[in-house]
Amino acid sequence: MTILEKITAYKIKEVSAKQEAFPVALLQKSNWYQRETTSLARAIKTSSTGIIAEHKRRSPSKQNINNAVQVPDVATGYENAGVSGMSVLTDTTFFGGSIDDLAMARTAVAMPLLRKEFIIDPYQIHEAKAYGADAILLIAACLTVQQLKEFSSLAKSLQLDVLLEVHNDEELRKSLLPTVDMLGVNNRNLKTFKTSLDASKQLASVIPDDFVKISESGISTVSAIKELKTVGYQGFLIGETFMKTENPGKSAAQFLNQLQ
Ligand SMILES: O=C(O)c1ccccc1NCC(=O)[C@H](O)[C@H](O)COP(=O)(O)O
Repeated sequence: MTILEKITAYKIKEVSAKQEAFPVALLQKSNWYQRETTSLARAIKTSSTGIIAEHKRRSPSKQNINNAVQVPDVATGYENAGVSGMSVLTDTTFFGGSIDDLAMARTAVAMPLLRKEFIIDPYQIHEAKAYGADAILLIAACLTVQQLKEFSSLAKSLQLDVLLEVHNDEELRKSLLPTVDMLGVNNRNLKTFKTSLDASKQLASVIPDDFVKISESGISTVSAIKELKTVGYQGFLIGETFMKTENPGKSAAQFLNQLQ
């Protein structure tokens, strides 16, 4: 079983329990469900740096990244650093995050927030909106074309931007949908957990220019960003590089200073 198969199998049970405890009709009554969102895709297009900085406590490939920092401090630090948006990992079992992390970030900052989750059910999209997200992640490897169409259309109807993540050419081909705003190439091989920017470089030329191109994972240097920009990437999702430091916001600020 791959890590994605393990995670999605767990998510099916998790979402079913959540739906019973707190149905969509209740999510729809929350204040943020009616909130006017801020487009992450637009923020990236209009920025000179395009950094999406992530809140990440741990992951299947790194057991302990940072448990000491508080979400509001990380969010405020990232916003002050001038990133284009923040990604909040909301999975608890594999990443130590929580949907409440998203709400805490929303309360602390105005910049666009991406709900980083393994979405396998429309419920999680309603939940993203209710907890203050501006954008959601969909992972091509976890979903059929029909689900990609249905989930991205639902997100757009809730004013949420869609970042669709692919790992290879085959996944990319099923992802070129008009309801997708950003196409992300994940540099992490989910079998070995090794990261290589070659994944982004190889797919760059086959992603049509109508999508905002995002390179995800394993980015740790300013020179990597400069290289990825030359092949067409506009957005860069960075987690561990910032989160492994004592002060992720300060680390993001130093990174952005070198980039500008
Ligand atoms: O990070 C992992 O180990 C991981 C394992 C399995 C599925 C997803 C995983 N990561 C999610 C992400 O996409 C990253 O958190 C994100 O791209 C940032 O990556 P990094 O900058 O390398 O922390």
